[in-house]
Amino acid sequence: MAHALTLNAGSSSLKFGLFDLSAVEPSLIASGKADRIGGAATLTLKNPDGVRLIDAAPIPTDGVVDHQGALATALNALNDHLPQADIVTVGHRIVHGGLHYSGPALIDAKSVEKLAELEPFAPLHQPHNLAAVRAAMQEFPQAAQVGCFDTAFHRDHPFVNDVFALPRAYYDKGVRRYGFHGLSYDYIAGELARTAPQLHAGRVVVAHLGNGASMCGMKAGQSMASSMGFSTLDGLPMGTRCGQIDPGVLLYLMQQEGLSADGISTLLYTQSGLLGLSGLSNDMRTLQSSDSEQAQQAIDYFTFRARRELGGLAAALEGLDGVVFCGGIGENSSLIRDRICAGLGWIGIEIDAAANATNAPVISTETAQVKVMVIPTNEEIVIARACAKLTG
Ligand SMILES: Nc1ncnc2c1ncn2[C@@H]1O[C@H](COP(=O)(O)OP(=O)(O)O)[C@@H](O)[C@H]1O
Ligand SMILES: CC(=O)OP(=O)(O)O
Ligand SMILES: [Mg+2]
Repeated sequence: MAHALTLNAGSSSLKFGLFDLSAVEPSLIASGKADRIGGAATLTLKNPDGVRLIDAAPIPTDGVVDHQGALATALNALNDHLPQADIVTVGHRIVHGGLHYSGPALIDAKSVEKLAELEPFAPLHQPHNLAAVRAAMQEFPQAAQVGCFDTAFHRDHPFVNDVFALPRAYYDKGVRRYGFHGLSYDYIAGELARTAPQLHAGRVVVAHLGNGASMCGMKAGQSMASSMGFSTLDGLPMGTRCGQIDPGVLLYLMQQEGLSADGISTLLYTQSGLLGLSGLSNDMRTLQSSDSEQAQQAIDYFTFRARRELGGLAAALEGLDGVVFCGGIGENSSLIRDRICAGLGWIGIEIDAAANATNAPVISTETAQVKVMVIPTNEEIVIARACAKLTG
């Protein structure tokens, strides 16, 4: 029986899934997550019903667990629990596909070398994504490696959302708004088509709110505009990333504060966002349960910018039929959804408090003009489907 292994390496986590490829739609056999890589890392492995085969077990190490170590532990766990697995394909979430990729593709050592040139534009992800590809090539030399790119979903968005107002030569060199979280948006578009076809055909803003956060304006399931741009920094404030910022601030940091490019990169990617504003944590759960004023201000800023972005995207779509929340915050935090939606009555958004409190699939009132939904995203199944399509 042929299996696909899916790998989704984030900044501090590694999500993985094992799928059976024998039917048209891949079916999940086991999924897992290595959490808090770089710190006290743990591993969880679940069967398709959510039963935990391994429950947040500490990953043993002499020092700090890195992505390589996490992957080795994940593979050992899979081997212990599912020794019969026959992995013929390994599918990878690769955050940046640059200009070249507008869909999933088979990749080899040469493609990995080209994709490594994009590491400076997604430093929290791309190096880990590619490290996972290299490790998988070693571990499964006979398996096909499939790259699934976060940027691909947005490649056909309109020129006005692809360009910066810089001299043309930069656009030609690839200085463009790429947009990210494309595997998640692809999944949500598919779920809308399946469960709410009328909404799918209309104008929808999807808010992927996790440790990384972005919004995408879709028309008929196609990306028209997104809040993330050239790098994974733009748009909404995130766990540790600043989101939209006046470029004049960067000039000031360089010219007056004497920060180097590396210093600015560290500041904007790892010390800003919710962490920078709260001085406490990048984790929304921690902020929500804190009574520190700075933590509350970080939440205020997050929800204010999200509401502003939502209004902007509605204008870009020339109207709004639906909103979908997904990602760790979008799927689980009724408070944040409520705070974002409050004050959006003028655009037709009206939240049903009881439905919102239980993370129900539809959280808008029956009479609201705009349908607001919560759809748990699933980047792994999108990767598995690409594996099936390219190698099945
Ligand atoms: N019940 C919850 N309430 C508020 N925030 C939550 C809840 N569950 C998860 N989160 C937040 O979701 C974020 C992580 O989202 P996730 O999509 O898993 O991250 P990543 O972008 O790393 O894939 C964290 O800020 C976490 O605090
Ligand atoms: C692109 C991005 O920010 O991804 P994540 O949400 O996984 O950090
Ligand atoms: Mg994520």
